[in-house]
Amino acid sequence: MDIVEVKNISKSYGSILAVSKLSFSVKEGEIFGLLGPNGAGKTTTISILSTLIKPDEGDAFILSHSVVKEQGKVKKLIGVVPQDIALYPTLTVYENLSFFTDLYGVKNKKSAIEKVLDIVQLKERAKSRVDTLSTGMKRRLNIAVGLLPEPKVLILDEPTVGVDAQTRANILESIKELNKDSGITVIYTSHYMDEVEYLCNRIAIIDFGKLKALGTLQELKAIVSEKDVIELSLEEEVNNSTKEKILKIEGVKSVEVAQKSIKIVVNGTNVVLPELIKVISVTTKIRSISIKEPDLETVFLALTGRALRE
Ligand SMILES: Nc1ncnc2c1ncn2[C@@H]1O[C@H](COP(=O)(O)OP(=O)(O)OP(=O)(O)O)[C@@H](O)[C@H]1O
Repeated sequence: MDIVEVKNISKSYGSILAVSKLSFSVKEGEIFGLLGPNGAGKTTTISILSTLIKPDEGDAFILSHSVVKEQGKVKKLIGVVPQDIALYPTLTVYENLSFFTDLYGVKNKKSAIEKVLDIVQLKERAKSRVDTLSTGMKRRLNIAVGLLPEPKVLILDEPTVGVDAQTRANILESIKELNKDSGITVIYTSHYMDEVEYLCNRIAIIDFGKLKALGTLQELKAIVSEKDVIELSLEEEVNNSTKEKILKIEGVKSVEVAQKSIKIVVNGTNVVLPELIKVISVTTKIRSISIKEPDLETVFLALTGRALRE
């Protein structure tokens, strides 16, 4: 069953079209990834889903309730974990949760707080002031706040931004466990491919507010199954005219230049490589060449012509 249906939503901020005719649906119980670079429109999309802002056109439905017309009903069905940590630093963990249980009108306050503390493994820190917690703990507490009203859909906006690798792994694990144990539907936004690869049952790739592709990891990889990524490390950065020449080589699908390295999505490495070396050697020396199997980044590169990074 589709628990979330997004139908043709658009949203502009002045002249910036943040979301453009976006449609997708999320199945009950799945972890659904919204993947896109900074500014792709992820936060705008989930702000619409969580009734914080209204779309200029289109509508979205949570368990068939319109986010435009039935805000009250929608709010009871969703939990939102914002990108920024939204906690009171001078209050303790418990006091923060207590504040939000009152705000959300959560019944059985004590057991609700204990339950979420258990899920995010912060029971031992219940009496600690928030400003004494590590960033990872704050992020987990942020998730706990989102879980307090026992939502049917938990929406997480880049919950691992600015945390170290271990904390990140920990947060991802908590989300996976939560989904497995409670069957809660999760919408997870990120610009990290490895996170959505690890977590999500299905992934929507968005760029400049538009849906570029949607499917399981296997389905998305199938889009580029015939392709390879050639990565070159160079002595010097190449200029735009060299980039244009590379794009004209037969079999080259997209080129991404980042300082002294180039990533090129190609059809038929054997045919492209000699010509590629010829074109680049005119400008600079090649330090190394590697050829990668397609992954989610290849999909993104092939669809948008840009690498998926901050
Ligand atoms: N309140 C606003 N006023 C003006 N422009 C905005 C506002 N909010 C977002 N935008 C613009 O809309 C576009 C989409 O932004 P959005 O925050 O939805 O993207 P995002 O994918 O969530 O990016 P990030 O990963 O950086 O959070 C961007 O160009 C952004 O600058």
